[in-house]
Amino acid sequence: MGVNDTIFALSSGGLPSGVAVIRISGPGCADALVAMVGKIPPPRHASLCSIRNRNGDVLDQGLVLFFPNPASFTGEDSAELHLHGGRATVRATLDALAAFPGLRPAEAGEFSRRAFHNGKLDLVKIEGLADIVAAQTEMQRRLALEHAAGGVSRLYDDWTRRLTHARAMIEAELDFADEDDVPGAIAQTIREDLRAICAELRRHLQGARAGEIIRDGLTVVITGPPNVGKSSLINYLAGRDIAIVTDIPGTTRDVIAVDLDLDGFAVRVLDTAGIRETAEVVEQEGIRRARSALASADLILRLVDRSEDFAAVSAADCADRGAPIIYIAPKSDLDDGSGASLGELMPISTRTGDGMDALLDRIRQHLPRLTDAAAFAIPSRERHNAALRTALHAIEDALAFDSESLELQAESLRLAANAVGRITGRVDVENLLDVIFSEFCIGK
Ligand SMILES: Nc1nc2c(c(=O)[nH]1)N(C=O)[C@@H](CNc1ccc(C(=O)N[C@@H](CCC(=O)O)C(=O)O)cc1)CN2
Ligand SMILES: Nc1nc2c(ncn2[C@@H]2O[C@H](COP(=O)(O)OP(=O)(O)OP(=O)(O)O)[C@@H](O)[C@H]2O)c(=O)[nH]1
Ligand SMILES: [Mg+2]
Repeated sequence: MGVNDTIFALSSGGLPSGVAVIRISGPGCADALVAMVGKIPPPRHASLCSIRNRNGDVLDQGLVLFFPNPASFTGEDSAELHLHGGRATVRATLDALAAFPGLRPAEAGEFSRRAFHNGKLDLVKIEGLADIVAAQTEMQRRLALEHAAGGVSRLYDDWTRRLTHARAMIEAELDFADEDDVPGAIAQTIREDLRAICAELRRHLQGARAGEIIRDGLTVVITGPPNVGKSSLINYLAGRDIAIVTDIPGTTRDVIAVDLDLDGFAVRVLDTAGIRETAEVVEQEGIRRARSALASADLILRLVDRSEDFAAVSAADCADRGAPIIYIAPKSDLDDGSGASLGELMPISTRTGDGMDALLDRIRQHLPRLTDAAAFAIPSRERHNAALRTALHAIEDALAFDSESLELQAESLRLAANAVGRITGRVDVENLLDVIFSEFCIGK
């Protein structure tokens, strides 16, 4: 799709709404404004205007804004039409825009793509922006904002800059080893900074798990034998009757999901089929799905029936070494006090609510603890983690080469800087020359 096209879209979401915002971006913006509102409103000021189609019919009275390039979200000439949010009003205005030559509806993410191409936003900020729009919980919002606002890009840009600088120093030593202008004893300070970067990268990567749990949510899977009370538990946690509960073993077959907000964290709870030997084909498929849900769990709630041998159950789970497991003794309201010791089993009752606060507290222990705003400067995507690990290993390689192997060191540092540069989408190797020339007076 041509970047010379002028694109437009309804940016404000579902209709009807109080106000609807149509965004326009591209070189045809100003002409479209002149045709539709009779003028180009003063830059970045909301002007109340009559908005007309090409026949001169008034479609709506709305607030119109013009953002001349480059000072706009996309970096191009942009405009906004703030209309009344009725379906027909918006439709008529979109139709009027489509009738201009060179104007077409925007594709998904196309405004942000243009912002990236015009150097307004790097990839991490763009991803953060997408996460802001998708954020459902307070922690997702904070994580997304930290990325969109540039807190994380600053870190990555700083590492890229330092890696490029280190490489420039080594290349300079290679190329100009016999000239007096280039300091010879740079190796030690470079090595120190590379070690510092490694430590910073490792610390940053330690936040990857928290970032993943915040963005994707903590997946909690309820499991146990048939009829033990799994569906009753998900209904209790959801606060509604989402899963069918009967006293017939083998009731649940499909995996049923509920999204909870626990202290601002997204927690996805899955109810699954009770696991047992069965010849019934539908139930077998349910059990297969239950097992695959278990494989994706971050945390397992294992409901233990009083007929089960707990020692054998936990021994089998230990051998599994999957996600952490909370063992639960359900239906505590039926306990007459004569039962065996519960040991590490948590008693709960979905009838009386007994033990539920304690269970939620146990689940909370598996959520990340983030104390201040800076704690949200953590990786949020596997794409970032993979690149950061690549960079870390490349720097470790560079440090492992002896001082004779300057070419190999430089090459490892080039790989490291490229890996970090790819996260933000600005791998700028051209910088290298600038750094050399600014640090040393070569060609004086
Ligand atoms: N009406 C409206 N509200 C909105 C947006 C929008 O596009 N329109 N945004 C859309 O995401 C967010 C705000 N983000 C924006 C980011 C940059 C610029 C902008 O004009 N940037 C120029 C000038 C900066 C300045 O004057 O300080 C620039 O970067 O050059 C505008 C909105 C949220 N609210
Ligand atoms: N007294 C008591 N009965 C409960 C409690 N929780 C569940 N039950 C009963 O136990 C029976 C089975 O409950 P479900 O929640 O359907 O059990 P399940 O583990 O989902 O069973 P399957 O889907 O067949 O694997 C139902 O009759 C529930 O009413 C509880 O806390 N106390
Ligand atoms: Mg069930």
